[in-house]
Amino acid sequence: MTSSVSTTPLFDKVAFIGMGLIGSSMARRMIRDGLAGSISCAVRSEATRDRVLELGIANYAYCDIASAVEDADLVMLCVPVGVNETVGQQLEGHLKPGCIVSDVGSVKQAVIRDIAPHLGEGVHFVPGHPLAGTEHSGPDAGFPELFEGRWCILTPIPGVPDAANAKVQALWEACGMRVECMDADHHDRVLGITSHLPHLIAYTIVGTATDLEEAMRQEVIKFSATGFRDFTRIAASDPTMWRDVFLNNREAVLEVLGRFQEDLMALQRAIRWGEGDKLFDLFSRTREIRRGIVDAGQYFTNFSAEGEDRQSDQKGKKSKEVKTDAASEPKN
Ligand SMILES: NC(=O)c1ccc[n+]([C@@H]2O[C@H](COP(=O)([O-])OP(=O)(O)OC[C@H]3O[C@@H](n4cnc5c(N)ncnc54)[C@H](O)[C@@H]3O)[C@@H](O)[C@H]2O)c1
Ligand SMILES: O=C(O)C(=O)C[C@]1(C(=O)O)C=C[C@@H](O)C=C1
Repeated sequence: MTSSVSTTPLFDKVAFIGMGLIGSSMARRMIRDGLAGSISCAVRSEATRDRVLELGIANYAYCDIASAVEDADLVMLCVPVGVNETVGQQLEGHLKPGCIVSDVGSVKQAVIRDIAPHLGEGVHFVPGHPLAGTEHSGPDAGFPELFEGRWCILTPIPGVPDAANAKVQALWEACGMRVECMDADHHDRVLGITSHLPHLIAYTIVGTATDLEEAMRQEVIKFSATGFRDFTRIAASDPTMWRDVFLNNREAVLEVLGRFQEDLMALQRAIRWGEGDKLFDLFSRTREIRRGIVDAGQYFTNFSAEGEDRQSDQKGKKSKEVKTDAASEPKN
């Protein structure tokens, strides 16, 4: 799928709060396809502000949010969902009437709770979530094709003008995405199972495997086969982002985790009692599901059974030198 390059920008002045993987990928796409008249951003560390300007992914980089959003037509929040309340407070009183505020957060009810009360009369909030990403973070990790052929979910708020929702939808479509709308509550339950639980499982498996005694740990690393390697990619995802996701989608994750634990116990029992039919039936059913997903993926340009994470691997290699040490919560 290719998107047409815009001749008139969709938004005159765009401000990004947070220029990590998602913010910088959007900025790159908007610059590449002429979707924004100008781009400013709020970035906390001086080093990252310099880097953003050096990369040419913003025209202006500020340390404070108020300066970045002055006169903005679109403010795009691209920060971990745990800082939204603080960011909301810093937006208060600085947005012009008619400004659209949108976001990319992986959970939606908490974002609406934390941001909406801070936006004044005449400012329109359109929460969104592009279902595209990698395990890398920071401004060097972004690339303009990240969103190509993937889904974006919008969770429109009652009372917000259709025109504002439509403009954000048009932006994501111009970034190459297919857009669907749903309630924030439904979004959080769906993503709880399709995205949040898989990450929790990956973090657990890699944690368990590497908590083994030293000799065994060395072998896990040395002989890590493709299945385990796939889990390690997911388990390398940003710790701040994922801590915030779990703390802000607590109920949906706990509910699905309960179901998962029951199913895991049933499998444990089937193995213990040699119930091969049960194992075979489940594994046959899940194989069909995978095949269905791969078939559907033929509509995607960057998705194939063999090379789903090829893009993320390439970006990892390119951005190795400048990758931040996420475990220490970088102030970029
Ligand atoms: N990474 C993914 O796969 C993915 C996919 C879809 C959506 N998301 C969502 O996108 C958002 C951003 O994720 P990312 O992957 O781009 O993360 P990232 O770590 O690459 O970037 C986050 C940016 O936010 C900045 N930031 C953190 N706290 C801040 C604060 N208090 N004030 C201002 N800036 C602050 C960081 O310095 C960094 O530049 C998250 O809400 C995440 O849930 C991520
Ligand atoms: O490919 C990856 O690295 C991702 O995990 C991307 C992924 C996901 O599919 O779960 C992660 C979190 C987001 O909110 C959206 C997308």
